[in-house]
Amino acid sequence: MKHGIYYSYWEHEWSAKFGPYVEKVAKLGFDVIEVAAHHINEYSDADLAAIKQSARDNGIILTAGIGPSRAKNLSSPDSTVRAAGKAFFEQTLTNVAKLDIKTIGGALHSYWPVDYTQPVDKVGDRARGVEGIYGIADFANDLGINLCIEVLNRFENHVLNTAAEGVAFVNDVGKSNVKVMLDTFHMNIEEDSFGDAIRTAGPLLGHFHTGESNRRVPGKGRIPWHEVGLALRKIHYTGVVVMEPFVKTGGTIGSDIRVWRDLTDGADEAKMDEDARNSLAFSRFVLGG
Ligand SMILES: O=C(CO)[C@@H](O)[C@H](O)[C@H](O)CO
Ligand SMILES: [Mn+2]
Repeated sequence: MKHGIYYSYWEHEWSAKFGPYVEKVAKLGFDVIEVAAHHINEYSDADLAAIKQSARDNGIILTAGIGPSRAKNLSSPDSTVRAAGKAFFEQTLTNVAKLDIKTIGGALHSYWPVDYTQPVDKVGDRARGVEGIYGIADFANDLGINLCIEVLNRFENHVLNTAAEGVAFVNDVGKSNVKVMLDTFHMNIEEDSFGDAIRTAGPLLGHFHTGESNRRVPGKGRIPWHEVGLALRKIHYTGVVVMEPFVKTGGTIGSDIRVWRDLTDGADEAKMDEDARNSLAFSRFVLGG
């Protein structure tokens, strides 16, 4: 098991440059950095080559996260939007592959966060989502990339809220590089049991996010980490565990994640780093790896 952190822990915008964080997370002892793919198409080939080299030099593996915008929604009822989504993903995956990234996770099958002022068509969105993911799966596979479909809580997305729904979706897609992704923050809201949810995903679990119930770093709250660790061991999970803490207010990240109070306890960057380092030690101890 490898351990990583989403660089957005330190940032306010998904568009923030992720290159400088490769060295930082290596120094903190992580194996992996997760970067936001939302704006990767704005990076030049030279930028991407430099980041790839920095990852090699620092012994860091990259993974990618994305919350597709409404205009790039693979499950939209509007065929023009679905086509735009497909084109966006093909360009994004092509650039993601330039960083040797093998895993991209998030609400790839939909958009994020969902606008609930509009009527919800779960059945239709799910069916179009299966088709949309099926339609980009081989393209991703040819680049060696797994598409990890994140199960989110009801307030952020309606298509997949439980591990069981995630498994059924992935089975309907039926492509070996399309996997289920779970996140302890969302599981805490939706699942009856953390252990059962992880065991339900079993061999289909392709990526795993961790965070407390208020998205502080793992170890600061009341997620049953021992149960989570036992279940990950039980299914012989050998993938990446990426902590995804969101503790800062402000910017698009603060607003998308609904961070309306400072959860850093006034931490400066050095204290933020120390919290990440301590949480990594906690995660390795309790989850393994
Ligand atoms: O858990 C979440 C959101 O609550 C994330 O994984 C998100 O979908 C993605 O990271 C956006 O970049
Ligand atoms: Mn997540």
